[in-house]
Amino acid sequence: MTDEAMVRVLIVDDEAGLRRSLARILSARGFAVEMAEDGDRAIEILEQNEPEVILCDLMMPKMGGFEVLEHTKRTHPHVEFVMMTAHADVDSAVAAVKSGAYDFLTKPFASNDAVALAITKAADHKRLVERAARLEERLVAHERFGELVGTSSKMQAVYRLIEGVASATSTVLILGESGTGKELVARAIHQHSARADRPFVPVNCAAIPKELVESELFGHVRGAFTGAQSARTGLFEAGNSGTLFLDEVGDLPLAAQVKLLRALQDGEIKRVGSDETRFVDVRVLAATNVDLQQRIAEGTFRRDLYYRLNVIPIHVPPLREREDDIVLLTHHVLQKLARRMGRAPKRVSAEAMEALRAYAWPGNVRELEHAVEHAFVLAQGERIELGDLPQMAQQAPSSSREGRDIHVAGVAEGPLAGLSGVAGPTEAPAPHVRFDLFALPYAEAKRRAMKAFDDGYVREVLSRSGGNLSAAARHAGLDRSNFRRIVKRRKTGE
Ligand SMILES: Nc1ncnc2c1ncn2[C@@H]1O[C@H](COP(=O)(O)OP(=O)(O)OP(=O)(O)O)[C@@H](O)[C@H]1O
Repeated sequence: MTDEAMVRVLIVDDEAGLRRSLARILSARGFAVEMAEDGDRAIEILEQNEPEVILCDLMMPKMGGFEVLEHTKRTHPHVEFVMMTAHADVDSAVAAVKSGAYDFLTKPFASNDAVALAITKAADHKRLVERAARLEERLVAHERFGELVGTSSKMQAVYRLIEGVASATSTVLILGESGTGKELVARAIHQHSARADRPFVPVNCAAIPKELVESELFGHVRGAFTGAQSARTGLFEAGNSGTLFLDEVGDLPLAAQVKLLRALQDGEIKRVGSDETRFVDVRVLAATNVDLQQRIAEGTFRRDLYYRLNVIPIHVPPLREREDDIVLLTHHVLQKLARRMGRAPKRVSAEAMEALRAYAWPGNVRELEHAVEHAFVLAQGERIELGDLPQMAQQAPSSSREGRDIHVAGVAEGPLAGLSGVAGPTEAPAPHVRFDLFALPYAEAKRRAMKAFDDGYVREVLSRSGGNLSAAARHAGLDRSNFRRIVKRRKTGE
C-alpha cells in the first residue's frame, strides 16, 4: 500500500450490508472510510471532505453510478473512481473506465484483498499524478528563471520581481549576502528582457585594479596613460544594446562613480583620454553585499549614484531563511556534479539531509555547493551519509541558526591537525578524519590537504564575518579579489 498518510475512501452503495462489510474490509487494512447510501449523499461528502478514491455501485435507485462518476470527474477530476458492477455487466464496466473511472470491480468480489488492491492502486495512481504535476510545476518554475533553483515563498517573491522588472529599462540594485545568487538573478532578468539575445556583460568591480576601472568600463584612447599603446573599447560599449552587470558596485572608486552616474543619467560615456562623447544603450544591473548607506556615511559611495542605482531594489534572501530550498538545491548541485565528473548521481540519507537543512549556511548557496561537493567526493557508496558532510554541517545544531556553536572542520590528523579551529563558545570538536592522507601518493595527499585547509579556513573566516566576503578578506589579510579567487578555487577544485 502507499506508505504516505491514510488513504481516504468513500463507499457509495444503497445496500447497507455491503456498505458495512466493505467498510470493515478497508478499515482493517488501514484506509480511512466514509459511507454514503446514495448519490446525493456521496456528492455532499465529496464537496465537504474530498476523498481520494470513490468506490461506487453502478446500480442505485435514485442517482446511478454513472451520474456520480460524471459529477465527480467534472467537479473533482483528480479524485479517483472505482465502479462496482455486476459480473454480467462487462459493457458498463468498460463504459465506466472510458468515462474516467480508474478501474472497476465486479460483484461478487473475488476476495477482500482484490478490493483493497484496487483501492490502493487507484490511490497510488492519484498520488503519482499529483507528484508528477508538482515536479512539473517546479521544472517550469526552474526553466522560467534560468539557473535559479528554489520554490520557497521568498524565492517566489524574487521571481515575481524578476518578471516585473525584466521588461523595464530601469536600473535594478540586487542586494543580498555573499553567495545568495545575485549574479544568477541578474542573468535571469537579462534572459527575460527584450535584450535577451544581446550581450550580458558581468563585471566584478572589486576585482579590477582601481587605476584601471575607468578604462575597463569606458575604454581608452591610444596614449591615454602609460601602457595604453592602442585604443580599447570599454565594457559599456561592449554591452551596447545589452545588459551590464556591475557586481560589487560598492567597491567602485569615487572617480568612476561620477562617470557611471553620467552614463546612467544621459547614456553618455567618454573614453579615457578623449573628449568625444559616445552614446550607449546599456541596461545596468548592479549588485552589492555591503551596506551602501554605510558607505555613503563613510564618504566612499556617492548618494546621488545610490539613488540612481536603487530605482528598483531586489533583496535576495539568505539561505537560512529558505530552508525548504535546501533539498532542491542539494539535488541540483548533485546532478551538476555527477555530470561534471562523469559519475553516477548520488542520493542523500535522511539524516544527512536533516543536517543540511539544520545548518545556518553563512556562505549561503555557494557554501552549500562546496559542502555537497565535499560529500559527493568523499561518499564511498551511492548514498551520502551524515559522516560525509563537512564537520560544520554535520554538527548543525539548530542553534547555529542563531549564530552560535559554529564549528570549522578539522582538516586531518597528524601534521595538519593544528589547523582545525572552532568559533563560538563551545569546545573544538575532535579533528575529523575523512580520508587517510598517508595512504595517498604525495602529490595527491598534498593537494587534498591544501584543499582541506582552504576549505576549513575560508569557511571559518566567512562564518566569523557573517558571510561577508569583503570583511572575510580583510580578516584574512588578503585583498578581496585574491580572497575571492581562493573561494572560487575551492569550488572548482583546482
Ligand atoms: N537559487 C540558486 N539556484 C542555483 N544555484 C544558485 C542559487 N543561488 C546561488 N547559486 C549558486 O551559488 C553560487 C553563488 O552564486 P552567485 O555568484 O550568483 O552569488 P552572489 O550573491 O553574486 O555572490 P557574491 O556576492 O559573492 O558575488 C553560484 O555557483 C551559483 O550558481
